[in-house]
Amino acid sequence: MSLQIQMLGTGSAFAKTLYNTSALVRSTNGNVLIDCGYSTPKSLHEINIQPDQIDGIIISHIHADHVGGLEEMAFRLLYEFNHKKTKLFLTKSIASILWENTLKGGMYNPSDGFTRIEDYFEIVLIDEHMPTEILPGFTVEMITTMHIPHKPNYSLFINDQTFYSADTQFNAELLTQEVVNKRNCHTILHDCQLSGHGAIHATLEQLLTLPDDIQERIYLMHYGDNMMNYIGKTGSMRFIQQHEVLILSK
Ligand SMILES: Nc1ccn([C@@H]2O[C@@H]3COP(=O)(O)O[C@H]3[C@H]2O)c(=O)n1
Ligand SMILES: [Zn+2]
Ligand SMILES: [Zn+2]
Repeated sequence: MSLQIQMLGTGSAFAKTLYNTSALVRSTNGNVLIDCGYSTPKSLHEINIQPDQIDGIIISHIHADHVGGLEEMAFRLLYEFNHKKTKLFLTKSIASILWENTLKGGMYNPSDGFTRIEDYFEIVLIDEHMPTEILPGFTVEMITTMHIPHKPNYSLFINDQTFYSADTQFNAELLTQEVVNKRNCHTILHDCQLSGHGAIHATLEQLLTLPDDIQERIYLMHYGDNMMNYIGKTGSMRFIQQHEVLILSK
């Protein structure tokens, strides 16, 4: 079974010319989103994918550039697609805050009987650090990574071959020991803050300290509008572009 990942956006939270960093995992067995930021529905529209063609959505953390499109997805599935419920793959930590802290404000509607996240989505809880089959041939392991202290945040292993960092602080030991030495992931999609000190994201400067054989596996995402100024300055790493497709398995 072939598995592809298509970047729906590659922008940082404040990018104005790039969609939010999110991805569409495409296979013959279905389509699954990794994150759904506020500009993700527009990006999906541009590639002619309708909400009812999305079989599930995995959420890494609850910043708006990763979950801000869920309300639109839910309302369109409800009002335009006959109340089709798509699956929402969440860890318990994310499930306990996503509705109360983020979605409830716009989606709580007791007069029509919509008072819980389950009224809009089919919730599938997944355990941290446990490989979980999302679709036949597409397994995800969500591992805890550090982004904002005291807030749940996850990076993903896809089929134990691809690492998708979501938003994380730089962690050389994780990348070196776990991602490359132990699992030998051939593809690494990593967030990248192009300038500044990088309190909550990996910076380009930090990623450039990795050995060449690791850099060669890295595609940079979650970058700012000024990405063009950094072409040729990313060592053996390269920028992945909006709507670019990577074939993960044939
Ligand atoms: N301590 C923080 C917290 C947030 N931020 C900015 O807010 C954005 C939220 O989405 P993000 O993609 O995680 O990127 C964050 C920073 O740009 C930041 O720069 N420092
Ligand atoms: Zn982000
Ligand atoms: Zn974030």
